[in-house]
Amino acid sequence: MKDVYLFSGFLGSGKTSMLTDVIRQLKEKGLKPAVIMNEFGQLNFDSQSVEEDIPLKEMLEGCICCSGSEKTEAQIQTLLANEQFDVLLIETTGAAHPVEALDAVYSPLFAEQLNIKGIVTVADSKLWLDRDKLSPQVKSLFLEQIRHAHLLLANKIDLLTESEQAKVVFEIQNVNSNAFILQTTNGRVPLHLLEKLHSTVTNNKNDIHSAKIGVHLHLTSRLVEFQKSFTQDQFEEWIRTLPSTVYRMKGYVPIEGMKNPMLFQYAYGLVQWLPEYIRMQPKIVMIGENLDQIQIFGQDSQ
Ligand SMILES: Nc1nc2c(ncn2[C@@H]2O[C@H](COP(=O)(O)OP(=O)(O)OP(=O)(O)O)[C@@H](O)[C@H]2O)c(=O)[nH]1
Repeated sequence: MKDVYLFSGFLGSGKTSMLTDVIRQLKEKGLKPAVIMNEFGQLNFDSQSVEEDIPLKEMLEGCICCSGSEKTEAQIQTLLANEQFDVLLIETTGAAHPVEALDAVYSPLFAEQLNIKGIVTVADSKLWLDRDKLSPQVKSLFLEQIRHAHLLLANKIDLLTESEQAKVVFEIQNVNSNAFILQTTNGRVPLHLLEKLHSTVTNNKNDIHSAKIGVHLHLTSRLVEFQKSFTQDQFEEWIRTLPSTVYRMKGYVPIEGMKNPMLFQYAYGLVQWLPEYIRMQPKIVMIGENLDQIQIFGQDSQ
């Protein structure tokens, strides 16, 4: 049997960071992972963080739950038929309900081959403190992702004071008293904590159907292409003008004086820039609500 872990957590909470670190630990232990990644948006940005020797299936513009559990089923079948691996890691989009995503991996086709260990949810601790600023649907999804986890990571703890850290753990534990909570930075979770999970989910299949929230979020994604370069300051100034309903941005931005577009990440007001050694297309994907009304920096209004 191959162990299967589902990585859940809202947009930008640290799932890909956790995934790359878990892959590293599995490899160190001599285990071979396979990965299924689901991106909400048109850029396969995160898959670039998975090394080439790892079997990878991606689903773009997907939400593992709504765009079809059949697709996930097909991806798992292809992996099982064509690849040698020991552990399957599935990163859901930040817009997926974890239990619906879990439902998608249950199939009589491979029930004998997969040992579904559980849902690991990465919660952005800073977002937790600001959760009342989220729209009701998004807040509800954020809570559901926490509520249904078998293991919880209170991530980005480096951005909080000690008293805030204690408050987050206490409050999150109140939402889900069954899961073990680990305070993390960059989603670093020791492998033995994942391995300790007891495949509890297989016993609760009936709960899974009743737990569906049935609310569909009005999240959209928008692909933005840049024709000219900016300074980092100009770009960040534009970001500060964006409404709080822009939850996530990632991609490559052309910056004056830099040979290649820079790797750019944004989650809840926090910006991260990294130089990129390969010439990537100057494009970012934005994820949020009411994105069509946003004026893109450097582009004339239409
Ligand atoms: N300060 C801080 N930043 C973090 C931490 N973990 C992740 N980040 C940053 O947060 C951003 C999003 O991290 P990802 O790992 O890509 O998050 P994700 O959940 O995979 O994002 P989506 O796939 O868009 O849902 C990146 O810029 C990370 O470098 C952390 O513990 N502390």
